[in-house]
Amino acid sequence: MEQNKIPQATAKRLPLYYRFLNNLYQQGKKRVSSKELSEAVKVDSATIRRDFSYFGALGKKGYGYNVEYLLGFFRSTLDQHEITEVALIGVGNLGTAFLKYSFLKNNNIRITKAFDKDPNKVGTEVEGVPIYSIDEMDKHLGHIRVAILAIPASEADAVTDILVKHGIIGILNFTPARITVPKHVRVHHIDFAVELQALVYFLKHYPLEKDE
Ligand SMILES: NC(=O)c1ccc[n+]([C@@H]2O[C@H](COP(=O)([O-])OP(=O)(O)OC[C@H]3O[C@@H](n4cnc5c(N)ncnc54)[C@H](O)[C@@H]3O)[C@@H](O)[C@H]2O)c1
Repeated sequence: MEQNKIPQATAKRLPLYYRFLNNLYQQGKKRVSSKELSEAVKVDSATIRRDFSYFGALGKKGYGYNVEYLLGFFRSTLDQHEITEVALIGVGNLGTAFLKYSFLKNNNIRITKAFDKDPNKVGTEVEGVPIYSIDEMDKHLGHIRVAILAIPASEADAVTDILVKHGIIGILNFTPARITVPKHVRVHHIDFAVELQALVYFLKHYPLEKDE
């Protein structure tokens, strides 16, 4: 399948669909209607049908979608049949919380190595994940290509350079810094403060109506 033909907005919703279908599958459900799917993932059914249409027609009128088939389909599309290892950079408040959150539950992405510069943390483990020195990335990063950045903003540029030098091509950036990377590196920024501000703005300027 040519993944690059899927619109980015669709690609971003795939993990949502995957998580819900996986739950249904665990509960032994055989099929799901687009209405159920739509209510659960809070995406309107027209969008769901359009998203799914990029992969060929997967549902049948009056039957809905076959959960097992769809799950298998998304698993291979999202590369869930193989484990993706991720490195965590910065084992502070936020980084420790990530290590304590079980990524294992519903998908195959795992933080397997962490890096920090604090000598008190280097050489220890959190939830079984070893913490290495950022200065020894060449020895320990291995084949990992994705990193989570959870260090102070002031360190973000210098550390990003180190990551890129060691072959990282995907960065989930939790620092408020807008890092500069070469073209082949994809950065996704996550900022709780910005998201909260946006939510409050929307509540004020675009209040939703209550159900009857
Ligand atoms: N995106 C969000 O919504 C959100 C929420 C909370 C915090 N943050 C941001 O996440 C980052 C981490 O926050 P925190 O509260 O966990 O901070 P923290 O001070 O508790 O932890 C930072 C960790 O990074 C390590 N570190 C510092 N410089 C380093 C370097 N050059 N190489 C490797 N490790 C280094 C420190 O030793 C420490 O363990 C900050 O940039 C903060 O602003 C973002």
